[in-house]
Amino acid sequence: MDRGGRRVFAGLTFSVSAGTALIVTGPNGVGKSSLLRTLAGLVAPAEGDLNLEGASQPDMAVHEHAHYFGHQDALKPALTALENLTFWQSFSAPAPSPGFKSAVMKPVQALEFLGIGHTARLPAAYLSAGQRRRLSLARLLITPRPLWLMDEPTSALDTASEARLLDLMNNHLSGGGIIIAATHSPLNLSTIVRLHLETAPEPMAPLSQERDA
Ligand SMILES: Nc1ncnc2c1ncn2[C@@H]1O[C@H](COP(=O)(O)OP(=O)(O)OP(=O)(O)O)[C@@H](O)[C@H]1O
Repeated sequence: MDRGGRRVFAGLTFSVSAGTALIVTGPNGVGKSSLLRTLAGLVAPAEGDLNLEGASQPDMAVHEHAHYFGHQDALKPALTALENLTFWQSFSAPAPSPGFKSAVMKPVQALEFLGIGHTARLPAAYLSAGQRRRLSLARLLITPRPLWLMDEPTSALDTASEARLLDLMNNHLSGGGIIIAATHSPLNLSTIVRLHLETAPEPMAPLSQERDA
């Protein structure tokens, strides 16, 4: 994986099973966000392959089976909260997978579920940071996709919203979904494997993967 012409990491191999969250940790700048952005199809890998085994539509790229919940909220500020979600619903095609079950919500339901139903008619620009974060999160609930790529998913959320997010993440796992999350904070999820990226002298970073009991 290269950023700005520099090799950030190399030789990275990992796999994640259905119903499992891969928690990516490591110091600032080691490449956690870059890894997620690569999986999300936003950055091309310098070399290597990404595969999603068992997908019902294997011709679709990994990122087409994924939702990316990154640092930026991916909202159009002039559109209302509801218009943003309606846009995302038409923009992101469902990616059904055998063994993956997801309770899909309508945009209004997703807003209500995340406690921001009252913002439906407000331009996204008027929402607070935490409300925007929840609106961005609502995108994951309106289109079923088995892979959730989440970069510091709890940032800007209050305690209640964080608890709801963890419930959502655990529901996604129990429905056979997969989560790959970069975080500096512990996440109370049901089934976790860990990938720790370590800073190393140029040109590459070593890595380790271990499973929680
Ligand atoms: N668009 C870019 N152009 C050039 N270099 C970049 C770009 N994006 C990231 N980098 C570099 O890639 C490296 C990895 O950055 P990345 O954001 O993936 O790290 P991180 O592990 O997520 O860090 P943090 O914990 O601070 O969020 C850093 O050295 C960063 O400066």
